[in-house]
Amino acid sequence: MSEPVPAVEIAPAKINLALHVRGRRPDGRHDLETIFAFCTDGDRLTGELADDLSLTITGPFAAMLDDGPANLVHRAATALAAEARVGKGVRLTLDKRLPVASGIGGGSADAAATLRLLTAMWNVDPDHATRIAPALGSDVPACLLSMSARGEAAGDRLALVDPGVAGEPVLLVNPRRPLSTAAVFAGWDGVDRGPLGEWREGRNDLEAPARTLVPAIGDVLNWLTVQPGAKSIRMSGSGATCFALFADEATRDAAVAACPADWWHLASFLR
Ligand SMILES: C[C@@](CO)(OP(=O)(O)O)[C@H](O)COP(=O)(O)OP(=O)(O)OC[C@H]1O[C@@H](n2ccc(N)nc2=O)[C@H](O)[C@@H]1O
Ligand SMILES: Nc1ncnc2c1ncn2[C@@H]1O[C@H](COP(=O)(O)OP(=O)(O)O)[C@@H](O)[C@H]1O
Repeated sequence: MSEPVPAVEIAPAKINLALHVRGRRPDGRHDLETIFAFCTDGDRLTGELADDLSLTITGPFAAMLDDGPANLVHRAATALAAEARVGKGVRLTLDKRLPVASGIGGGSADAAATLRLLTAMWNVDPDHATRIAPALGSDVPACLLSMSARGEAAGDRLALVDPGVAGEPVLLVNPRRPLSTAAVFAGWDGVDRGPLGEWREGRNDLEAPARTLVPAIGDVLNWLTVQPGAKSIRMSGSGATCFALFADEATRDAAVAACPADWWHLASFLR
């Protein structure tokens, strides 16, 4: 008898094509207007049915994460089991390829991938995942869809949109400096700079507070700006990852070849 093939789910890297902070909310979070887009690459989650729930983390960023109950993969699996009243377990392996605390939704993408994987493996109603996603993190509902969307409220009120970037080559670059999302929001100056219309004319209002905490973000943005063919250059989320879209793969790959060795990068495509 052959071994059962493990189920696999990709946790696509998220970028915010634009992110406007509109104000502080009574719950301590902030009202946003953002356009989410997703890459074709990300972390990789595999699962095999088992009696109990377990998590093993592998990959280049495994050492930065605890594999205990605080991990968002664990929390998502436990929450879904409770919500759907599932008695089964699962042996999960997370291949952690995205840097941690980097503005590309790694933990949120992992939580969302866990919900998708276990909804299929445990054969439960997908509405359970939709219901529990917001409590796992403001970005988890968007990551559950992993399709381009406009996000409002805390980022969790979603409407599917087409920002016109599907299939475009993208380069993500991070100066290998983790950045706390809460610390970046806390550094926002409280000035509402206006609504988000067309994302190309928009901005990322978290760039200024993030750059105060990690000045190397400025170096990454300056470097992306001078790469031939780079367009739509911006920081994602609360940073420190920045991105550029490229007209074609050849110019994107030329930038990859020129990327400083001490920075992390991911060459991908937008979904
Ligand atoms: C900034 C964004 C933009 O997409 O992305 P990342 O930088 O995390 O990738 C998100 O809003 C992050 O969403 P997520 O990472 O799920 O945040 P959460 O776990 O819900 O919140 C972490 C902390 O960030 C702050 N926070 C988050 C969302 C929000 N709308 N307002 C906030 O002020 C709060 O201090 C909160 O305690
Ligand atoms: N599976 C996970 N992947 C990444 N971070 C996780 C995970 N589980 C818990 N965390 C915690 O969530 C925090 C935010 O990480 P992450 O989601 O990668 O940030 P961001 O949303 O800025 O990209 C980190 O401090 C990390 O300790």
